[in-house]
Amino acid sequence: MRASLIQIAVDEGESVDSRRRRAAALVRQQAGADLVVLPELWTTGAFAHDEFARQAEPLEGPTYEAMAKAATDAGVWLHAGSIPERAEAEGGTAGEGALYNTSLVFSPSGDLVAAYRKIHRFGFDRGEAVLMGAGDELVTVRLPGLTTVGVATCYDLRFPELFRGLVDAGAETFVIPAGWPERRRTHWTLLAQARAVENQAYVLACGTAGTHAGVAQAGHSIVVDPWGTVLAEAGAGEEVLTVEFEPGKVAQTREQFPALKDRVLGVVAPEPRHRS
Ligand SMILES: NC(=O)CCC(=O)C(=O)O
Repeated sequence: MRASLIQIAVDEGESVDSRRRRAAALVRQQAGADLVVLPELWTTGAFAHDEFARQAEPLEGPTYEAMAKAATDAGVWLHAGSIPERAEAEGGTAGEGALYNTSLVFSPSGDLVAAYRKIHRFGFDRGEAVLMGAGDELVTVRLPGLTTVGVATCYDLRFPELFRGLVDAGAETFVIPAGWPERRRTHWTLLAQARAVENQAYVLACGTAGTHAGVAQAGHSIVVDPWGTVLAEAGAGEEVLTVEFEPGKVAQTREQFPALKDRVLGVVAPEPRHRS
């Protein structure tokens, strides 16, 4: 299976329309790949909080249109990264008009096969954490003859229970668009490897390059195999990271080193003991 991760640069000097056209052209150039991945919130930048509401779009808005066409033209499965979605009707935890950080996945014929609203919002009591609603559904996508993808977004990478849920739902390959800052790059690499090793799954994590809202992005998109080996890693700048991998290695690893079968579920903490 061949995947191309488009680590696009998000810089303030470029308009959203221009970046959307560039992203579509980059997707088209990946014809021949099986799966193409774009990063988190690449229209605005993950830290451009003031832009979220301004650039928010309905699920089937301009980014959807451009990406559906690009997937069709290239004939690839496309994880188009995420958009600031403005909910049109009721849905999610925050209701109509709310914003979500929503990932879109298209088939090679341009059909939207999955939308994932990011569950863990970053910022503690600021930024995305207060501006966007939280998703509440795990999403997996079967790519027939290739692999089953489990979808997560950026900060989700810090929450291993989400990935276990995706494994239970059949995921073999995690696809993680991100807008991860340079100053926590060591966490990014470590967490990508940890999620791969503990779940015996491939990790395809696609970040952004450039600097927006004063936050230098890490880049360093990374592909890790189910044994934790880094198959490919990008540099800091805009780059397309292309990698060939063997999806069958997931079942093989889980069979040869069956640690997932040793999970003990339902362990609870004991009541605290009080001495009188
Ligand atoms: N966009 C994000 O979710 C950023 C996450 C991050 O910076 C971190 O987990 O560290």
